[in-house]
Amino acid sequence: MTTAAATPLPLTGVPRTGLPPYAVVVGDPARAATVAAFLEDAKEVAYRREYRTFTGTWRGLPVVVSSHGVGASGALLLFQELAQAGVTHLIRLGTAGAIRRGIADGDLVIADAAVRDDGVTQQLIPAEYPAFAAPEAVLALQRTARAAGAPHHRGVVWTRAAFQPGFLPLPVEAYERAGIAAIEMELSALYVFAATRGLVAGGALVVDGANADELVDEEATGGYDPHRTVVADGVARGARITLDALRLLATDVPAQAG
Ligand SMILES: O=P(O)(O)O[C@H]1O[C@H](CO)[C@@H](O)[C@H]1O
Ligand SMILES: O=c1cc[nH]c(=O)[nH]1
Repeated sequence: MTTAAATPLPLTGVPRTGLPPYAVVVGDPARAATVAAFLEDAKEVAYRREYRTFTGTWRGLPVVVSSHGVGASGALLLFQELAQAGVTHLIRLGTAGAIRRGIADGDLVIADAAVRDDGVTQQLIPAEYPAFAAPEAVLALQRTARAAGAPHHRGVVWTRAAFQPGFLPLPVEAYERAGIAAIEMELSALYVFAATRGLVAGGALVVDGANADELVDEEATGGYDPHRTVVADGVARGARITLDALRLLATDVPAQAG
């Protein structure tokens, strides 16, 4: 007979307790497997819906790797269950479209903060509340990206619920002029979630093209294609950088959580 304590958490299927405190979270379940392939003793511990979770060890540090799917609303459910199961440090290794000039495909954008256009956190806490990374996570990512010799940039990113525009105007031009680095769909929710619960969060985004808004004209652009070698190489580089950053957080920079 299954005891309540042995029952996995309902949405993601992760064990109720006992996950390592350090997690890499990614959008794509296939990317979770890609990152897990870098670990020693990688083990898939759950796969429900878009949520695929592995545990393993990176250079002596036990870690979790989980996917959260596309969109902040579903991603929050993963963050919630990971935290419930023992995770205190989360770095999102995502993909993003570049907005700021000088950021190339495959480069890493380390996000200091995110514009809260995620479509869900507005229902949780007033819009004036900021979405910011833990400074120690940003510095750890910057340090490991530098050490890896990886092209990287720091900046504010735009987390937007709508992948592509519809019939209403969006403030793309204003954000371009304001120097926003890149656009993606989940990071502001992670930052708000972590900051309001005393957890440590950061984000490293691999650029997979220009903001998808500019790719609406498929005939002119060839469409949106994140499945290129330059992106896969960026993800592989980003995975090591992210895992190394978690290791730094676990060793050099003492945990701030709690
Ligand atoms: O590649 P991931 O991590 O999913 O990140 C980006 O890619 C998806 C859009 O295609 C959104 O989830 C966006 O945030
Ligand atoms: O959310 C995303 C991800 C990649 N490119 C974009 O334009 N948006």
